Amino acid sequence: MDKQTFVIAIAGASGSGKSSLAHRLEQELQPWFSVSVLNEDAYYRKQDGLTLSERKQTNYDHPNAIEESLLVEQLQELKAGKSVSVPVYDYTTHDRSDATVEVGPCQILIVEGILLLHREAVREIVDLAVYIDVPESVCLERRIKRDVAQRGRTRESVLAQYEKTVGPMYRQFVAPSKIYADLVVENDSNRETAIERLLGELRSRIDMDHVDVG
Ligand SMILES: Nc1ncnc2c1ncn2[C@@H]1O[C@H](COP(=O)(O)OP(=O)(O)O)[C@@H](O)[C@H]1O
Ligand SMILES: O=c1ccn([C@@H]2O[C@H](COP(=O)(O)O)[C@@H](O)[C@H]2O)c(=O)[nH]1
Repeated sequence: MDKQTFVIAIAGASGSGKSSLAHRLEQELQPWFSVSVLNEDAYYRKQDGLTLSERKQTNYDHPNAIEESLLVEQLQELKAGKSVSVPVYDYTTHDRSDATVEVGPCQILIVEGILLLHREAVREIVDLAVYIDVPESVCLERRIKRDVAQRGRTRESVLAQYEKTVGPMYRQFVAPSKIYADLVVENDSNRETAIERLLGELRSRIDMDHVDVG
C-alpha cells in the first residue's frame, strides 16, 4: 500500500471537547510526526448575501450548512499529500471571511466537527473515526461558557439556539452517527482521562507503518 496521510476524524456534540482533544492529540503526536488539525466549521457556507440578523437565524447544525464538496475535496487533496487553502470562519459575524489559511502536506491529519461521521463521503476518506461521547446537559453547560467567552453570545441566545436547532439536530444527525465510529471516547470527566484513552487506543489501532515517516 502506498504511504499516505493518515486521517483521524473526531466527531461528537458541540461542547463535547472535540477541538480541545484534537489539539492535545496534535501536541502528543508532534514530536514524532508532522500533524495538522482541520475544523469542519471552516467550511460553513459564505453568507454575504444575508443580513446579520438573517445570518443569526441560519440552522448551523444541519448537514447542509457546510459546503461538503469543498470539505471533501480538501480532505482528499491533503490525504494525497497536497497543500490546500482552508477558508476561515468567523462565529461573531456568522460568515466566512475573505482570508484563507494554507495547510501543507502532513503525515497525520486530524479533522474535527459535529457532523463528520454523518457524511458518507468523509467516512470514505477517514482512516480512524472517533466519536466523543458526553451527556447533552454537560455539552450545553460547556457551550454556554465557551460561546459567551469566545463567540460573542449571551447565555439566553445560546439557550434559545440550543432549543431551536442545536439540540434537535444533535438528536437527528450527530448522536446517530456514533455507529460509524471505530472508537468511542467518553469525555465528561478529567480531560487527561480522555486523551490517555485516545492515545492508548491509537497506539494499538493505528498501523504506523502506513504513515510515511520518511
Ligand atoms: N473534559 C473536559 N472537562 C471540562 N471542560 C472541558 C473538557 N473538554 C473540553 N472542555 C471545555 O469545554 C468547552 C468546549 O470544548 P471544545 O473543545 O471547544 O468542544 P467542541 O469542539 O466539541 O465544541 C471548552 O471551553 C473546553 O475548554
Ligand atoms: O455562525 C455559527 C456557526 C456555527 N455555530 C455553532 O457551532 C457549532 C459547531 O462548532 P463546535 O466547535 O463543535 O461547537 C454548531 O453546533 C453551531 O450551532 C454557531 O452557533 N454560529
